[in-house]
Amino acid sequence: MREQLGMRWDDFSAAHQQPSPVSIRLNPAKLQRPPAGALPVPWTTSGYYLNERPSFTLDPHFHAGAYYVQEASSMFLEQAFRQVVDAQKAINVLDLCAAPGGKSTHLLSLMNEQSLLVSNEVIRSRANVLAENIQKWGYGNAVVVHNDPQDFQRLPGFFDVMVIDAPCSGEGLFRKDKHAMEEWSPDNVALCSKRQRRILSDVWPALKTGGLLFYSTCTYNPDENEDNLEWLRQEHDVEFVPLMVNEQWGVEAVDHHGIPGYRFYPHRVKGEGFFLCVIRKTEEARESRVRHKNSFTGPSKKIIEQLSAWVKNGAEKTFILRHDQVQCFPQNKTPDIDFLAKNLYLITAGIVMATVKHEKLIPEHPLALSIDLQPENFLRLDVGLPEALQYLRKEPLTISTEKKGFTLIYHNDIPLGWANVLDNRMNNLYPSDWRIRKGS
Ligand SMILES: C[S@@+](CC[C@H](N)C(=O)[O-])C[C@H]1O[C@@H](n2cnc3c(N)ncnc32)[C@H](O)[C@@H]1O
Repeated sequence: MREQLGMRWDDFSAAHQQPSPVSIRLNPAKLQRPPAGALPVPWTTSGYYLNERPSFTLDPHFHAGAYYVQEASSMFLEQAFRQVVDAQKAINVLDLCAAPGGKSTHLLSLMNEQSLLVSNEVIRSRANVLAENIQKWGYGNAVVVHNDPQDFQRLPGFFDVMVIDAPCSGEGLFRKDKHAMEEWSPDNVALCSKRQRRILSDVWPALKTGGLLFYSTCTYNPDENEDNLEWLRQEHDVEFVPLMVNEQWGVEAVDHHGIPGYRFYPHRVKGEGFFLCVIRKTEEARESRVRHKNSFTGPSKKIIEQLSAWVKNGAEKTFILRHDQVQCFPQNKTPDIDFLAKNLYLITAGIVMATVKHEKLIPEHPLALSIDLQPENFLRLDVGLPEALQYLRKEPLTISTEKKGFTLIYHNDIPLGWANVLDNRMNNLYPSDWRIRKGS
């Protein structure tokens, strides 16, 4: 590191004595106004630095997917996406190493709604956290899968864009995460680099000819960055895509034998260490034959009619029945999702809307958080902060309300979830697994 930075080592080292900046990225579909005094993250349209670290756990809007707490440098993905992806086309995007969901939620805010995000995580427990964060973000054009990178070879040429935010040695996180420093060793760097090459070659066939790969890490050493891309250039026909960066951002644009990489150092930017490079696949690739099929089991006509009214543009959605639950996603992507379901391990597809019990519909939590929800079809109850926290802790609710039935609980104009108002009590339907634990 000292060698790589030369005279800038002292500045780099001094930056590690400073606290890490705290930053969030808003979900513009739910919240447009940043907190008072927050300053924008310059390479984004929705990222903001906070003056201090609040208790996110005690903010109901955090649980409602109104924003995501994300390290600022990694939000640079937005520049890559905006500068090189055709915003008009309906595309398939893969986020291969996606948990806990920072890049995936960001991609959903950047993609058009005709496009589809496939968000993958290889570690099961992390895939569940990913699914939770995607559901909180509220977009219906996302599928969460749990697969090994090599499984994507069953989908040749399926993706227009792939994001590989690779597992790495984490040198860029030393300031934020002491654990990353303890784990570091030259052997681990070598191991990470080897694993990254395996991931790249496993997933490469799934990228279309002309498709774009965004490769990123949160580490500085060239073994896990430029050297891997140099290796990719030797193995495949690729072209590297330069980005425009504003000099004032402090991002270092480095050209390594014709490979343009973007490096973030904590002494130059307000953020942690990060590396990103954009690659275009130029070699001829086989393409998946996606048939115009929908082999999912659908719910009854009556249920579809009822559920179509619960979401915006219900007529443009496909409703499917999986494990007694109805899920819905955009109709234009049905053949693609059908194809994914046949080839990958699907955790969720689109919005989980309701559970069907004896032909009755019980609305599910992800529907309450969906940006497609038609709220005027449901009862609404606005609550203050103490009641909102009581709700999010899944404690019994003692608020009195006259109208009976499934009711959306709101805090400061954003839905938090469902309650069922009965004759003499109100059932708190907040998901047990997601509740704020006692003491937090
Ligand atoms: C840097 S983190 C991803 C962070 C995520 N993109 C975000 O922005 O929130 C890397 C991810 O890769 C996953 N991973 C670990 N080993 C992997 C492997 N062999 N293949 C694919 N993914 C792997 C980890 O579980 C982890 O979730």
